[in-house]
Amino acid sequence: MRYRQRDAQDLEEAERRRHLKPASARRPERARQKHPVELSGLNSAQPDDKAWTMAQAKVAWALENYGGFEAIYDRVGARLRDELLGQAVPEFFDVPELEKLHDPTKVPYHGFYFQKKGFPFLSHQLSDPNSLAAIQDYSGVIWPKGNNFFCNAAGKYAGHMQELAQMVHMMIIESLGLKDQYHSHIKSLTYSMRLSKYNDDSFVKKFDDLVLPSHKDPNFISIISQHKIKGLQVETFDGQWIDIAPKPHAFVVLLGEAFMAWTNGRFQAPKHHVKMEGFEKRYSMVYSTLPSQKDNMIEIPKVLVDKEHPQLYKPFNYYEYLNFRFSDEGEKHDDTLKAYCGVEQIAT
Ligand SMILES: O=C(O)CCC(=O)C(=O)O
Ligand SMILES: [Fe+2]
Repeated sequence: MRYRQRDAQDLEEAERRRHLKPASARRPERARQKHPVELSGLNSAQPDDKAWTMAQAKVAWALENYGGFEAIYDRVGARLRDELLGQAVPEFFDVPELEKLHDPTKVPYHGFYFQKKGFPFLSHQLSDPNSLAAIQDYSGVIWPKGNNFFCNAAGKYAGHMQELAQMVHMMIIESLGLKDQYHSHIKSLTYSMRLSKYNDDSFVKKFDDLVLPSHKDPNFISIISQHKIKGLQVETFDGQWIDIAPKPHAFVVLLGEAFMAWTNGRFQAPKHHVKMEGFEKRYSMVYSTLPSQKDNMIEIPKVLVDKEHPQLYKPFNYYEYLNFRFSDEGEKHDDTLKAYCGVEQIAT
């Protein structure tokens, strides 16, 4: 990720304001870099070797400083990406019946599809993408005769994304010294995959080229796969918008509000948006980790709250938060999570 280096003073001030220890200062020098992090050969079942330790330090450093990073992960090869984002997803959005589907789900952002009024953005959500039966059910709604090509590509991709996502969760949890909580944490997760399309012939673009407005993702993490056409921009914590160009083996990992709350603000969710100069269609894929319906409460582990790190968020139900987050009231706030469950800090 071509992030601009923040200057040291800014960083210290931001850390001070957030009542945090400058944890990044403790990371080895080699871990402090903005290049993509190589995660291809790693395995969360063997998190003790040297390569893991180094990658873990880089991931933690990038998340502390930018709330995200680019991961190189070659288990998803160019062929699978092409099958999915170059063929299966465009074919999916070309199905005429798609327009007629109504959204049976009440939870915002979790419906069958998701739109942003006034923007040429349409996103379809595949819940539980790591179950082949769920993918087949879903594709059966779109293609009544089924679509093996779509199901196979989506299923394979979701399998690799789950491995990658669990590695990132493990690295985050390890970096907080909470390794013993990893298994219960992983058990509390569920997953989703959103297929998104930008631009259509009828849309009159706004002057500022925004095709998806600035936002933070509400989930634990998002793993974004762009396909050939650029557009994603991420805001650094000092307010610079930077381009994240698509790369053949790179995935953009962004931290969401659920992790920001769970880590008591030690990691922050970055704002991001999509801007496009041209009118060509752009397809992307976002694989997300989020609390399951059963384990829907986000509560900061007790050890992450102390005198130096006062509690920043009250425990909250993730799905109730989504209702607020996507309501007219919720959309008014710049920091919606803080408005919803932030604990007022009393100046001392
Ligand atoms: O399409 C992209 O590159 C990013 C999409 C995104 O941020 C989202 O859907 O939440
Ligand atoms: Fe997003």
